[in-house]
Amino acid sequence: MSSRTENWPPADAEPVGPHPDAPAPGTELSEHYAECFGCGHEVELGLHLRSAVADDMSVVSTFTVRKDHQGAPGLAHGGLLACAFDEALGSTVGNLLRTPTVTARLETDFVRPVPVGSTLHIAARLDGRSGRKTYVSAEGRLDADDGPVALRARALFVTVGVDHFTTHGDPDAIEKFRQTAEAEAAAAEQRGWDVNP
Ligand SMILES: CCCCC/C=C\C/C=C\C/C=C\C/C=C\CCCC(=O)SCCNC(=O)CCNC(=O)[C@H](O)C(C)(C)COP(=O)(O)OP(=O)(O)OC[C@H]1O[C@@H](n2cnc3c(N)ncnc32)[C@H](O)[C@@H]1OP(=O)(O)O
Repeated sequence: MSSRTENWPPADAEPVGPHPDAPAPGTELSEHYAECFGCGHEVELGLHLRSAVADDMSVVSTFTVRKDHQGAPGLAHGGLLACAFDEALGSTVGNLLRTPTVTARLETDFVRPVPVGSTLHIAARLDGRSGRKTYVSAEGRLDADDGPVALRARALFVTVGVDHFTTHGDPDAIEKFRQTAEAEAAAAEQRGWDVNP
């Protein structure tokens, strides 16, 4: 996975489709954690990504670049753009496969500059799975779903047990995450689907 010329997904990956309980096309996905830098509403300077499931079961996320996200004057910082893709790709794997997962590898191609004020439209799809490894990729287009491509990214996510978070994370933060997940589960049930994997 170190080069664009390498096969993607790797030969041992099998095609993967959404979990039977995955959210249906058209579903707007909630933030997965209020304090998440990528999607959480409590992080004032965060990216505030919003995601929804498209008709073809890709996940489309939007990220509007603000002044707080600059690297070069007037342009988005590359690391923050990679962060937006991490979030969009992780949301795709977590929501479509209904599994706790973490980024093991993230590769980003920066194709064109992303100005402050523009909105990236990131379309992500599952590419394959091999055991705990899920391969996923995305394209980010400027200001519209069919705008010019500004970035491409692909990533390997590895499914983990809940113990990954309880062992390495902060107990208070995990409790807050659990409460958010419970509230979301209740809301999702009302919308007609269940978030429990
Ligand atoms: C709490 C309950 C949650 C319930 C959730 C349910 C639904 C969720 C719904 C929605 C979620 C929505 C959104 C999520 C959004 C954003 C997410 C942001 C994600 C992040 O921002 S997350 C932070 C950054 N992330 C890390 O903090 C990971 C640090 N890391 C580790 O914790 C370990 O490193 C780990 C766990 C990755 C692996 O460790 P491990 O010991 O479990 O397994 P191991 O090492 O054996 O790897 C297994 C196989 O992956 C291959 N492999 C591993 N790494 C590789 C690499 N780099 N390149 C190529 N291959 C690699 C190995 O080669 C082997 O392959 P093979 O099986 O073929 O041998």
